[in-house]
Amino acid sequence: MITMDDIVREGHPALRKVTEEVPLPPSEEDKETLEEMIQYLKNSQDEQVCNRYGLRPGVGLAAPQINVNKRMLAVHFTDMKDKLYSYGLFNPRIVSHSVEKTYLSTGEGCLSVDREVPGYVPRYRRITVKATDLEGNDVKLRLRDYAAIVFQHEIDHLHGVMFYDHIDQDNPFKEPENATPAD
Ligand SMILES: O=C(O)C[C@@H](Cc1ccccc1)[C@H](O)SCc1ccccc1
Ligand code: NI
Repeated sequence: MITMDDIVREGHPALRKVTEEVPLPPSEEDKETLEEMIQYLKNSQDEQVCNRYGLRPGVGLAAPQINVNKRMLAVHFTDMKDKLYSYGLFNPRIVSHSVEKTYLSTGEGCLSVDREVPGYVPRYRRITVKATDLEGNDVKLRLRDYAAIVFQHEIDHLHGVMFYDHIDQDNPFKEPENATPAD
């Protein structure tokens, strides 16, 4: 079971590495790791389990966050229209995106960052992601608004990028150009 003890924090070199592509079809070990990452998210959203194990709630988790240098991520959340997104993905990549941007007016946090980092994080408002799922199938996801933000946050982790890298240091709450808030 993944707990907070398994999640590396900022300053750990794993968070700044570009991850290695996962050889396909995925090995049993890689599938098991990805399933454990999804389970962490489910556990973190279950109040009893979350409190019992001192978990931080999360909607996404990328392999570098558990010190695994592999290009794989897990998401588990429902968007504002109650659509469930629950995926374990190997080798996800953004194949197209809108010019239009979005951001969360509350800013972003990160399970690997034990501090508040205030500011808007500009993201693409719409993205298309291609990947391989846990069953080894090719998936193509068209995502927008909050779902697009979550996936971009996790895909960033696979390239050694942290959310605060996107914040305008001179004016963190400067309205991003050509952007509409997702919340
Ligand atoms: O650290 C991570 O990668 C997980 C983040 C992902 C995330 C942060 C901000 C915006 C979108 C995705 C955690 O989910 S941060 C905690 C959290 C929990 C519930 C809802 C939003 C953020
Ligand atoms: Ni994060």
